[in-house]
Amino acid sequence: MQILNWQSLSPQAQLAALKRSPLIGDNSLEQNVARIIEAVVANGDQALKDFNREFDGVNLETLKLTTTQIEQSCKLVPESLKQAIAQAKNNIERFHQAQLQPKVDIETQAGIRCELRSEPIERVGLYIPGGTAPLISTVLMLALPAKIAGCNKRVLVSPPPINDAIIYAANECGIEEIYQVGGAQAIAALAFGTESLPQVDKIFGPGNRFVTEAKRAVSQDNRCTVSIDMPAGPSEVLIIADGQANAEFVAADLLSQAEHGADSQVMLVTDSTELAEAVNTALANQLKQLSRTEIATTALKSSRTLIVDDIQMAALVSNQYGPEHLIIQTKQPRDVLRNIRAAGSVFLGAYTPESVGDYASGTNHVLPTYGYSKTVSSLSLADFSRRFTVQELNAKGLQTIADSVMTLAAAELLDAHKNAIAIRLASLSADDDTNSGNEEEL
Ligand SMILES: NC(=O)c1ccc[n+]([C@@H]2O[C@H](COP(=O)([O-])OP(=O)(O)OC[C@H]3O[C@@H](n4cnc5c(N)ncnc54)[C@H](O)[C@@H]3O)[C@@H](O)[C@H]2O)c1
Ligand SMILES: N[C@H](CO)Cc1c[nH]c[nH+]1
Ligand SMILES: [Zn+2]
Repeated sequence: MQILNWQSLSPQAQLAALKRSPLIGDNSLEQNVARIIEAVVANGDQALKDFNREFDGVNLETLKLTTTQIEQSCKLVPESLKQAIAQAKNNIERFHQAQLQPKVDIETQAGIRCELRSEPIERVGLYIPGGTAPLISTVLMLALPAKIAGCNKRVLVSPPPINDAIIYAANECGIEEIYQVGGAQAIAALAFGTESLPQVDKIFGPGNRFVTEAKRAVSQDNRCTVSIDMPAGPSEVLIIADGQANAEFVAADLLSQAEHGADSQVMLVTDSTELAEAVNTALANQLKQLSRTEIATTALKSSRTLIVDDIQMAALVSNQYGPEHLIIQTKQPRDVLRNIRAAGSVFLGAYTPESVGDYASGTNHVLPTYGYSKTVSSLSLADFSRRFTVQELNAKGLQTIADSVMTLAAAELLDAHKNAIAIRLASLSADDDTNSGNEEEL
């Protein structure tokens, strides 16, 4: 990886050093994806079948998997993989169950009751990447919280042919509707519906740059009202490491994300030039042993090592970058954590490789990329429901805040707002003798 001395760079060069892969900023991406979306809107299932052939080389008559197909796939999954899925499922379930929030129901003042309630999103679409690697673990990351949250209709899509273990994991998580379609076309189908794919209310899941751009585009298309979880694009990792870090561990973690895609990016920020050089040597050795050498090599070309004066400076650089994953391999990682302001998921210490969060520790691996970790949260149970408020006042409660509301309404020059209070005050004072309902329990 290219080694740059952070402090010696001009402010513009520092910005350039933190830029994502040039593949992501490719001008033709938006147009290509728009073309795919329009084809799906115009031609429905036929367009999906055509794109399956064009992008995935698969000819399918039917997009939805039948119960028999699901049963057959489940039988083909080896026992050892079933057991690994079971352990990961258990941890992910536990971590997401623990996120269930108690209801908020309080009196802000006597006679004024305010509630915060939560309802599951009715129809959710779950995108499971499968272009270059079958992301079995993503099924658990999406389908488990969707089930725990209580989403009624849970539709899964993935590029064809869908890997048996993806189908098994989906079945284990209670998914009944599985469609063999991926890429931007799958996102368009979930947003607009086709003859065989149902329209959904919210689309979840990570994907390559085509998938991520399609999610952005449909969420801003006023022909439909679909929401999305977040921009969860090509994987990224930034590692903060000091001189005592194990260069082999650091290199292995960098490669674990570089192997995701040519458009992935990995960054090392360190105060040790010796470590930076040792990591480059380890990268070269480990790279040769990988099956996805070509993908990882391309990703490494737009990846960088930044040398900083000290580790606290490394935290500032990381905050500016806003990584999807942040690994801290320093002597006292929690001291560094205190200064972290932006990261999708953080991995502390030498024995917490990012792979554990990808698969089985329990945290969710669907995370914001492109620097959005500065403002967007990692996927959690709350994303699968919508929150809304309820309020109820008795007469006494209304009388207590009437003056403030009328004063504010007058200041905003909104007479009708003020009148909605005044008209009730007048009715209450007419009733005053009987004082009916004034102290009614809420
Ligand atoms: N941020 C996260 O939370 C997160 C989590 C897991 C995975 N990921 C990322 O998901 C991605 C998975 O990528 P993938 O490619 O393996 O699978 P994918 O399922 O995201 O994409 C495959 C699909 O892309 C489409 N496609 C491929 N080339 C195309 C082209 N030239 N034009 C139009 N469409 C094209 C095809 O339809 C294909 O089916 C990786 O980038 C990985 O890093 C991110
Ligand atoms: N690292 C990915 C998130 O960026 C998640 C993943 C799934 N499988 C392997 N890795
Ligand atoms: Zn990964």
